[in-house]
Amino acid sequence: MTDNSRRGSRITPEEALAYHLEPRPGKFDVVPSTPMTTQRDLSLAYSPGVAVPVEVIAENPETAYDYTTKGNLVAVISNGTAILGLGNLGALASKPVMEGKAVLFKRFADVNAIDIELDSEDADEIINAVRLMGPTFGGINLEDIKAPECFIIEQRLKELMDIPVFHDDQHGTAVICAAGLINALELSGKKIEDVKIVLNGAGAAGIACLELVKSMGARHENCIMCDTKGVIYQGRTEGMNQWKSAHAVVTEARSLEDAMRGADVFLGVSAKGAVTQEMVQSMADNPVIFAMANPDPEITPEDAHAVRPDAIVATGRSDYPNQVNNVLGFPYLFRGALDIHARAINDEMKIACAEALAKLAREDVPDEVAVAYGRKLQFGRDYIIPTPFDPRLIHVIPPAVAKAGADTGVARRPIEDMDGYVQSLKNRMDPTAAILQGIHARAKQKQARMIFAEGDDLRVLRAAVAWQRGGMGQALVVGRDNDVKEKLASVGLADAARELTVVNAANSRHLEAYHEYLYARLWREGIDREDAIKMANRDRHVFSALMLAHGHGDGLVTGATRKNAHVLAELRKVFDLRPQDGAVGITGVLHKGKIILIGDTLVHEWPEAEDLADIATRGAMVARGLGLDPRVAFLSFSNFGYPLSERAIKMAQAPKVLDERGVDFEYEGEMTVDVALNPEAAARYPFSRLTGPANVLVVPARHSASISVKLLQEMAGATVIGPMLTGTPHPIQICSTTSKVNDILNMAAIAAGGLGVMK
Ligand SMILES: NC(=O)C1=CN([C@@H]2O[C@H](COP(=O)(O)OP(=O)(O)OC[C@H]3O[C@@H](n4cnc5c(N)ncnc54)[C@H](OP(=O)(O)O)[C@@H]3O)[C@@H](O)[C@H]2O)C=CC1
Ligand SMILES: CC(=O)C(=O)O
Ligand SMILES: [Mg+2]
Repeated sequence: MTDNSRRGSRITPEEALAYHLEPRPGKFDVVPSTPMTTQRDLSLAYSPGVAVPVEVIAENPETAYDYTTKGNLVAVISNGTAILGLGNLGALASKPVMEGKAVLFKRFADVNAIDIELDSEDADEIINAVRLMGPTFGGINLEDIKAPECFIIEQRLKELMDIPVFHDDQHGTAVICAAGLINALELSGKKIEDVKIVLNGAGAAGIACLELVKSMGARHENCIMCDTKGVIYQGRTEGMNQWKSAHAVVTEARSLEDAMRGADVFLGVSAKGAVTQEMVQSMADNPVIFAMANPDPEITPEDAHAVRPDAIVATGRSDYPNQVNNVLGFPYLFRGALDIHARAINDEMKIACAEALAKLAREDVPDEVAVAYGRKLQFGRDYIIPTPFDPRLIHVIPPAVAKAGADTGVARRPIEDMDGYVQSLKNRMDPTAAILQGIHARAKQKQARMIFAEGDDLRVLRAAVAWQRGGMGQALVVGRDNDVKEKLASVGLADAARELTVVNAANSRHLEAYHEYLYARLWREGIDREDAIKMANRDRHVFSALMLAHGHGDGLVTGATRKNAHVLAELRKVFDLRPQDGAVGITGVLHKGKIILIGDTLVHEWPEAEDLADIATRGAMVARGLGLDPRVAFLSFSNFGYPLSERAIKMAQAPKVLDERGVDFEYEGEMTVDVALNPEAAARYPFSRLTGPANVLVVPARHSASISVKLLQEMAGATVIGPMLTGTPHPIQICSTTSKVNDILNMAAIAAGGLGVMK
């Protein structure tokens, strides 16, 4: 578990286990989509109401797609006989991978998926078990079942079932491999019918990849397949089966080493380290190397490039460029197939998927994708295939798949309005993940030295480790050396202590400068030099702020151990963070695919009209920083002057202040929250200047801001980011005492991205 290559990915075994353990064991929950709160709900959802759809479905089975989850539910089924490249570790051990696939289905294509691990290696038993599950699901995704049983199981189930049965390791991999190969060959100036291909790993993935590559034009005699016994040549008897035999060729080559000499393309779906640098060196000019074994490739890109800088290299991993991994395929293939109530996923649908992926990689990459990835993505040797987080995948690939399915007659319900379908796919995905991804990618680009002020708190230390190991920049932890070491060791992160930079008053070379600075700021507030020295030495918030003020860090994150008000008071000793200095707290609330920003959640207790206008301006700035077009609503219990009250008048005055200032974003008020967010309610006020639902809500006072945010969090389970401190001269973010490791990391990323810094 601790081998070097996995250490090289900068993910430790402890982190991987903690990820799976917290906040609850495993990786997903099942959540109801209908209300279940009243007696009436109970009567509708269960007896007697449920009897109605039962009878309707019995009468007309097609309606199961309308009245049950069937149409958007996929089973991810494994027996654990070929878990990634780890081998046969059994059904139970495969569960983390299958849960992972289920989560990927949801995250990337909003497909509900559930993992099912079957404790059997007997093909007939598995076929029977899966067949019997048919009524439950809209599709079956077989996963990590080894060859050759997987071929028999899939073939038989396809014959028996009237829903798509898709072995991901075969066809998912083949589709992505084909997409990548189309583009890699174009870049290396070679034609598929001319190239010499070596494929290592004659199992589920290998056989399917070679079949698809041949169907795209590769010549049988130009393709050599290898397995653990070496080349599969005509006449070989050892370790053979009918699927391997179909690819046996007449050749003198007997080992992978022989086969690789002069080859144009290497496709690896075998095992870690199967390819040596000598083998790569012996390949033809501009070789294409897809080392797709997981979790560790046949050869690392570094090792391949060291001997062949002209190679185009791809792996199955997310931490190198060119991730050729079936995650780019199965979510979108099933999305398209489910949306036409498909009976199968056929070859035409797979090829449509491969071609759409290849084409997407050649298109101009929108800025937000490049920003999200923190590097320029332009079709070329390091970008032959779209990246998994490309938000275009969801509305580009499923329509291609759905169209191919309809054209070839497997659709029970073809898409009639393709433009409408594309639009519905665009709206389907929750932007939360994309927004957080963007924040992190922008932060990574900055490589900030992040000051983590509360190095005595384990959550903060873990966030600092994640910062450093995630390649986000340098983590500067304010704390005591021994304490940091002990705390990290207590959670199996002893190694990490050496990687963090621990800073404190005892080891700082700048202490004198800090003292003078603080004294000069506070001497007219009744603080004498000794007090200032004590504050700087003893209070980690003050010490951290002094570091930041002197440029000894690029950003500061704190507030995980003390109340916001206390932390803000300490930071004010070093920075001007009062309302009149322009500081504002903005909180992001993400829920049901929507994001709204609420302010002021931190600084202004009881804002006047001018302050409210400042809050709106900061909110708009944060919205733009998140890639949103700001639409600000000034909220009240009244709409446009009725009923009148002192607070409502202030909320009505604030837009007038903005009128005078001539700002460049949309704003309107005062209005109630439903008018701000709900287009139907807004329609009663046709004169409103907002062109759509508001995304920045300026509330009358801090208490109403806090109440709204916490209400949304507690009652609706909304994700909350912040409060983000904005309008500050340096990036500072304040978490809360209930923050988890990930929340602290998000706040550090927000600080590093400079989202709240006064421009
Ligand atoms: N990037 C991606 O998207 C995907 C990658 N993969 C990876 O492909 C690999 C194989 O998976 P899968 O096809 O499902 O597994 P299978 O068990 O079905 O097949 C494994 C095949 O690899 C061969 N093999 C194993 N070790 C070596 C070696 N050192 N040299 C040559 N051949 C070897 C086996 O040979 P023999 O027949 O002699 O036993 C067998 O033919 C795994 O590493 C997996 O992670 C799989 C799916 C998707
Ligand atoms: C990616 C995948 O499915 C595998 O490695 O098995
Ligand atoms: Mg797999």
